[in-house]
Amino acid sequence: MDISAVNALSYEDFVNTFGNVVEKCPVITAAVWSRRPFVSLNALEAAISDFIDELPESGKEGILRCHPDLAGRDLQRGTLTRESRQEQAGAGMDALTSGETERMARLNEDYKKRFGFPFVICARMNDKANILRQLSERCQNERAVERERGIEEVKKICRLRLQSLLLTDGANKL
Ligand SMILES: NC(=O)N[C@H]1NC(=O)NC1=O
Repeated sequence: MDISAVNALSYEDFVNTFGNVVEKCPVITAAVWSRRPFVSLNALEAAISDFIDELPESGKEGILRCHPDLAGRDLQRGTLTRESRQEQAGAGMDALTSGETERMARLNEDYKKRFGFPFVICARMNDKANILRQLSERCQNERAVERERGIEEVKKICRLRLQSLLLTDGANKL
C-alpha cells in the first residue's frame, strides 16, 4: 500500500489497519488520522511520534502500561496481540528455559515495582541475551530516564509495525 492509498482510507479503515501500531493504543491512530494527508510513511510515523511527545508524563507512562510483559502471563495464556506474539517469538521469548522464564519474571516484577510501568524494549531489534541484560541494567536508571527510554522503544516498535503493514499483501488489498 502506498501513501496515497493510506490517505484515501476512511477513518474506520485507517484505525482498523493501523490501530495497533502502538500497542493497545488505537486512540493515537484515531488522533493522527486528522493530520492527513501524509506525504510519506515517514510523515505518518512523525505524526505519531509528535503526538506521543506532546503527551504529559502520565500519558507516556499510560502508553508504556499498555504493553504486555516480555515472556509474561499473556504469552503463557496465549492472550498477546498478533503483533506482540510475533515480536516476542522472534526474540525467542516463547522458548525460554524455565530458569530464564523465572529470571525474566523476577526482573519484570522488580522493574514494575521500581517504576510503576513495565519494561519495554523493541523485541525485533534484540535477542534473548540482550533483552535479559538490558532489563537488568535498566532497572538501575532513574524513573524519568526510563520513561523516555521506554517511549523511544515504543517508537521503534511502531516504525517496524508500520513498515510490515505497508509492505504486506493484506494491506495492499485495501
Ligand atoms: N514489554 C515489551 O517490551 N513488549 C513488547 N516489545 C515488543 O517488541 N513487543 C511487545 O509487545
